[in-house]
Amino acid sequence: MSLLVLYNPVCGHSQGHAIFQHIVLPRLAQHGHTPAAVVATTHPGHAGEVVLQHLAAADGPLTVVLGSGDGTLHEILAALHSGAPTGTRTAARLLSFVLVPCGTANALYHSLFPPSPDSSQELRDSQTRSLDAYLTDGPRARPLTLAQTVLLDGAQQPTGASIAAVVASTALHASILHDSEALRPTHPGVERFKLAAQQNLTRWYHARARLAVAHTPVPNAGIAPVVEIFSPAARGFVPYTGPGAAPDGTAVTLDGPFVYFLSTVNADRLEANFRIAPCQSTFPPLPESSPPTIDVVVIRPLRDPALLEESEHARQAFAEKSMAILTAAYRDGAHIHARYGGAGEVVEGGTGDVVVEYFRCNSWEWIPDPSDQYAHLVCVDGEILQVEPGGKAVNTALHRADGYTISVYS
Ligand SMILES: Nc1ncnc2c1ncn2[C@@H]1O[C@H](COP(=O)(O)OP(=O)(O)OP(=O)(O)O)[C@@H](O)[C@H]1O
Repeated sequence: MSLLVLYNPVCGHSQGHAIFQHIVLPRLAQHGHTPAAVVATTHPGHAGEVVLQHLAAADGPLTVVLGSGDGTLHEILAALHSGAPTGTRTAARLLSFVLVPCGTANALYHSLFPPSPDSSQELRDSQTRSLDAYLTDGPRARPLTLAQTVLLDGAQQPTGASIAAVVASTALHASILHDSEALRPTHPGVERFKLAAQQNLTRWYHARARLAVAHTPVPNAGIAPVVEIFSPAARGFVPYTGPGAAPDGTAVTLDGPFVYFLSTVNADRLEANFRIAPCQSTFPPLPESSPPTIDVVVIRPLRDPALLEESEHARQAFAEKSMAILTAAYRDGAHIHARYGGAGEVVEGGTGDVVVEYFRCNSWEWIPDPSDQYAHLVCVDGEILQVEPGGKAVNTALHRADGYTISVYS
């Protein structure tokens, strides 16, 4: 097994170099691991180039000790996605990551090692838990689900593609990631996401979404292949039978406008405490033998019984509710229990309609209204893509992509 050490020295609070020199490299040496190379990235895109070079230099599995945030991991996956052809290889090649969180949000690391209220502060702050897992003989690397996004134009021709290990989104989250990049120099921490959220909270996004499951029933999977929704009353997923559901349950059409449309694979949180997709850990997706799934978190303002139609007043009124709902995600994912009271007030409990629609499916499509420029933004692990007017984005969960199985030590 070949070992590469790679870190981004400028992400997050620019601590990568110190962490690797003082902690990671000494620990690897202590355990007798000699990397083929130790590389600090020098420019955007560099991480992907380095991993492609190492994969080309030797066949067989490769382990990368990666000091970065989610964006650098994404760059590597994107490089594989657009990289060299995988030739005649029939078995997927193994690429495993040991994650050392040096970035801003570190969503995947914090999802793998969530801060538990019972754990010590030292454990909560630890940046070496994936490294510890790698250096001990016990746990093996766990395979990641990947989410491929393809952009199609109005003639159904591909105009772009990317791949996520954490998040693919449109609407508010895509706008936040789009705008927060400009705030990076002044706000290197997660507060830049909150600032960008405030800038975008009153916007509604005009689009139609379609969620779907793979049609083929899975032998012995024990579940019917239908789009599911989280039910606070059932305290679990149930088949979605609401407006827009296809008669056989395999697809759901959601009409806008939307405030929020975000999907995750592997991750139940986007920051240490922002647990936006809690079912990823509370009800983990079925193992690798089943079709890979995506969790989709949706907020559609016109489901609010207090709002009859879109207006400036309605957008302002709903912005306060959006803020309250998203803030509840910091309370261990409590937002998925929020419901509407009779006058449209947001309550936890009761029997009203859920405020957040939380779906589980295998793929989604996002078809923006051509007149809404902001609805054309798509975020894939922080990379911002743009749907062409008249086009759409299609996101599909995969167990492996481009001839690689991607794993992380946890
Ligand atoms: N030497 C470098 N100089 C400037 N930018 C770099 C360099 N090396 C890598 N980068 C860029 O840094 C960006 C930020 O890295 P990354 O996304 O991993 O961290 P982050 O944004 O701080 O954390 P997170 O994605 O977890 O919020 C990447 O998009 C990458 O292209």
